[in-house]
Formats: sequence, structure tokens, C-alpha cells
Amino acid sequence: MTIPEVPPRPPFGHNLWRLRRYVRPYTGQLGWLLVVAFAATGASLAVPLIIRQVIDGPIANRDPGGLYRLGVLALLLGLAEAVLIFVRRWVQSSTALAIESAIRDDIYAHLQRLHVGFHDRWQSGQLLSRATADLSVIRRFLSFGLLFLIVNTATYLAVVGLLIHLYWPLGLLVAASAVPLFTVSRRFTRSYLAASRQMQDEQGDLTTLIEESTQGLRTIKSFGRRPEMAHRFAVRARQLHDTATGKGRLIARTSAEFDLVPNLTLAVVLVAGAPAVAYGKLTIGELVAFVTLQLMLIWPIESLGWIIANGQEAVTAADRIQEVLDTAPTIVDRPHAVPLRRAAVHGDLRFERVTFGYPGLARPVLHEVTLAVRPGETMAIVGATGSGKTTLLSLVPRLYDVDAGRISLDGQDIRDLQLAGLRRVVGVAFEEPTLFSMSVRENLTLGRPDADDDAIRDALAVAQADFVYGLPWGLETRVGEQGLSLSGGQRQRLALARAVLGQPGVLVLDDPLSALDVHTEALVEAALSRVLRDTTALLVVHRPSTVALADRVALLADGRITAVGTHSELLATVPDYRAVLSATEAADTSARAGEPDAAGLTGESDASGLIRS
Ligand SMILES: Nc1ncnc2c1ncn2[C@@H]1O[C@H](COP(=O)(O)OP(=O)(O)OP(=O)(O)O)[C@@H](O)[C@H]1O
Repeated sequence: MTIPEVPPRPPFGHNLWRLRRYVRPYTGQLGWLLVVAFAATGASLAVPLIIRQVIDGPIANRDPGGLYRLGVLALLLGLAEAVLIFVRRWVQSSTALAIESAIRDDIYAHLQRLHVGFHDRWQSGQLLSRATADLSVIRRFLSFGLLFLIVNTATYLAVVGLLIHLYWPLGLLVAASAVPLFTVSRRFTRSYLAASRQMQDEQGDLTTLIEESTQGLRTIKSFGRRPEMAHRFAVRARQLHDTATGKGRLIARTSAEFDLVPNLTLAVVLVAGAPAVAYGKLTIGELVAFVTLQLMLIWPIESLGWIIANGQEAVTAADRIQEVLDTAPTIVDRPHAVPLRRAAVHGDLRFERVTFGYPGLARPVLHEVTLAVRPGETMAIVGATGSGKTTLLSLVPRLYDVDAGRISLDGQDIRDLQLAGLRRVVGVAFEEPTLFSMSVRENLTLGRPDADDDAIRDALAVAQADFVYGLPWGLETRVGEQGLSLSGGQRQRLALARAVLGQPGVLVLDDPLSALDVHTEALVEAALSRVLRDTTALLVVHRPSTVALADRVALLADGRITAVGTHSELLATVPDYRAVLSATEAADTSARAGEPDAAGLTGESDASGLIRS
């Protein structure tokens, strides 16, 4: 299952209709657009009527002056139509682009607001395709599909009215051709909707695959998995290709059927029109005007297949977009949440019978965790892999909310604090450091845009990340996508500097030194210990050397705190603690031995691929 939490299918077109709030600011432009489009259509409809007058008047009466006047009139109408079409296309594309970007801004802002749990479950490719491909479909619908639906329907009605006015028996015959058109449209609408949704979902899956493969290119190459990935891609691409081809076939068949109707009607009109002229029921000019007008119906009818297809795609695109926009963020400010200022924070952090589980998991990851970290204290969390250490830490900045119990800061439930304030006060660095394709400075000041150069220098010194000053453009050097132009240790130290920048009230560090060599680790620990003196800190650690940074240690086993005490107390009295530390140390030693890059993480800059910001 690639798209979780999909709500029941809404009534047809309901979600597209809901997007009208984005159209509302442009009703003036759209009104003018319709006026201009109708005027252009009126100009083109007038031409056959002039032709009738030319044939039945100046040509029949051999009147060159009349011919000249009508010719000039036809020319002026042609020119007016050309100008009107230019204005229409210009207004329609600028309006549709403005609407598209307003929707895209809202999708982006909403994705940022949505809780981490949402992003855990949704594939990024699906979100990407909704914010790009689906939005383009909506734009095409607003700029072409909807406009042509209105203009072509009006043209059809106007032409049929004129035809009935010119010669009603044949006019009614043309009007009756709407019946087969209606039947074909209904059948097409039903089958196209499913195909279009399937194709848009498959596009999302393929986008995810491409995104994953480019992000994981190093892993794929180093494991020699290129053929397998290429095969997976080929299977998905073939699936999408087949769905798209099926859709194309459906459009082709329907277009042919649509095409057949006006052409058959035209043949009948020509066959029946000649006797009508012979018996004096129609003039030659009227028959020519009739046929010319009828030819003008071919495009509106032919385009009907495309318009319906575009409308259907817009309906499914709107459904897919609203699935995202309708997901409410679950981690938000409570109604009476209070602001939090760094200066007012003492740093008394408590977990009180905290239970938490990820949605979809059979049992909670954390069970009734109770832990008190005193102001200014550094508490290390030690536990076997998968015991819930990262999960415990991610509850502090409210990346997830507890299922039961509470976490308090200075006695106040963190859910009663304003989120923005809480996240400003809590400095975080996770084991997998995330950097963005921005300058080093922008990456560092992500949470504290007002930090000055001195604060940045101090933070870099704590993280032993002075290597940034040796980069080609120093702090202004742009690190490549996800910081991949830096080594793992460099990325980790930048993430640590970002966390300690601005002296946060609570510091949450998830194994922040795991990618460092022993020498750099010792330097970072020495500098970090000075920062930790003044701040409350929760520190996931694996190595005994890093545990030494902590005042006390909590042992987490299978989501429960089983022991709390100083490192030496636990070493002396808790066999499980000794076992966890020696197991992680053994794993760590072998990982370091097998890591050719370790020496390269000490601080020299790997500037390849770096560009100036
Ligand atoms: N986003 C998630 N969705 C569902 N389950 C998750 C998610 N993140 C972690 N888990 C599960 O929760 C459990 C605890 O994971 P967590 O990452 O907190 O452990 P950890 O002690 O930090 O492990 P490690 O030392 O390997 O980093 C694991 O069983 C993991 O599979």
C-alpha cells in the first residue's frame, strides 16, 4: 500500500469544487477572460453569415462595391478575432499560473506543518508528484479545459441556434447529433476516471523510486545493485507506460467516435441540402453558410474528448491534493499554550509514566517511562539497539506526542507550551545529521537565524568543526544536497554545532559523536563538557568514553527504564548495563576498523562538489 490513510472516495468533483477558494481572487480576470473568449467566438461565427451575404448579394447581383465592403468587414472580424485570442491566452495563462502557485504554496506550508508521523507513512515521491504533476493538471484544467468547456458549449449552442434559424429541418438534425455525443461522453467519463487515478498514483510511485535511487546512489553502486534497481525501475515504468497507453487508447477511440458524428451529420446535410436548394427552400448562400457554420462545430466536438479527459484528471488531481491538505496536523499548539522564553527556563525535565507507540505497531515502544533530569544535569541514555532511545529523545521537541503520561519542563506539560518556543529552547542533533543544500551558515543558523558570527564561532569550536573556515568560501560555502559533499563526521559535527548554537535550555543529542574518530571525539567531548555544565541534556551514547560526559545514566531496556545511577554505580551493580556497553563497544570497534573513511573525518575539508552559496 503506497498511499496511507486515504479517506473514502468523495462525491465526484467535490474536491475540485473546493479549490474554488483559490479561484475567487481572480474572478474579475476570469470574467474578462470569458467576455474576450465569447467575443472571439462571436467574430468567427459572423464570418459564415457574411459569406452568405456575399454569395446571395454582391456575387448574385454582380455588385463589386458590396463585395469590397463585405470583404473588408470579414478581414476586420478576422483581425479582431486574432487580437482577442492573443489577449485570452495571455490572461488565461497568467491567471492559471498565479492560482497554481497559490495552491503550491499552501501545500508546501501544510507539509511543513504536518507532524513527523505523517511523513513517516507517506512516500515523499507521492507528495512530490502531488505538489508538481497534479498541480500542473489543475493548471491545465483552469487555463484550457474549463474555459473551452464553457466556450465550446456556448459555441455549440449558438451554432445550432443559427443553423435552426437558417433552415430548421437540417438544423434539428444537427441538434439531434448531440444524443450520440452524450452517450459516448458518459461511457468515456466512467472508464477514464479509474485509469486517470491509477496513472497519477503510479506516477507518484515512480517518483518515489527515482528519488530513493538518486539519494541512495552511493549505496546502490557500492553494493553493485544497479541491475536490480534498473529492473525495479523498468517494471514500474512499464506499469506506468501500460496504464498511460491504455488511457491513450481510450482517448483515441473516443475521439474517433466524437469525430464521426459531425462528419456523418455533414454528409447528411450536404445530401439533403442540395434538393432543398433545388426546391427553393434554401439559397446557395444559405447552404454555404450552413455548411461553413457546421464545419465550425467539428473542433468543439472533437475537443470534447480531450476536455472530458482533462476534467477527469483535474478531479482526481484535486482528490489527491486534498488528501494531503485534509490531513490535520496532530502536533499543534493547545488553545491556551503559553509562550516559553529561553531566559526563563531552568531545565527541570521529567518523563512521567510516558508510554508511546508508533501507529501500526502492535505494542508500544516506550512503557511507562519515568525519568527526572535535574536543571543543568546531563543524563545519558544507554540501551541495546531498538530499545527506544531515539524515540524517547524525539518526544522532547514534540516530534511525536506521548500516548499516555506526560513530559514536563519546569513543571509544565510540554504540550501546554507553545511549540515554536519549545523548539527554540530545545537544541537537537540526531545521529543521522540532516543538512540542506544551503550555505554552511544557513545550515547552522536554521533554528536561530539571529545568531551572530561570534556565536557561530563558539558553536563550531564546541563541535570541533573549525574545518568550515577552510572550505573554499568559509561559512558561505554551499554544501551539496543533504550535505553529501561533506564527510559523515563533518556533517555530524555541523549538526552538533547547530544544536549547541545559542546555548539551548535543553540539549537533546542522539549519539552525536558516532561518526568521529577517537582523537576528534576526545576533542569534542572536552569542549562539549563545558557546554553541558550550563544546560540540561539528554544524551544517547554507546561508548563508555562518551558516557563520562554524563552526570547520571539511565538504562533503557525494551522501552523501560530499568536502572538509573552514575556510570560507576551502574557498572558495579547492573550486569545488563555492562553487557550493553561492552556489546556496543565491540560493534563500534569492528565498525571503525572496517571504516576506511575514519581517518578522513578528523577535520580536513573534502571540498569536492562544494560551491559558493
Ligand atoms: N518512525 C517509526 N515508525 C515505526 N516504528 C518505528 C519508527 N521509528 C522507530 N521505530 C521502531 O521503534 C523501535 C525503537 O526504535 P528507536 O530508533 O527508538 O531505537 P533505538 O534504541 O534508538 O535504536 P538504535 O540504537 O539502533 O538507534 C524499533 O523497534 C523501531 O523499529
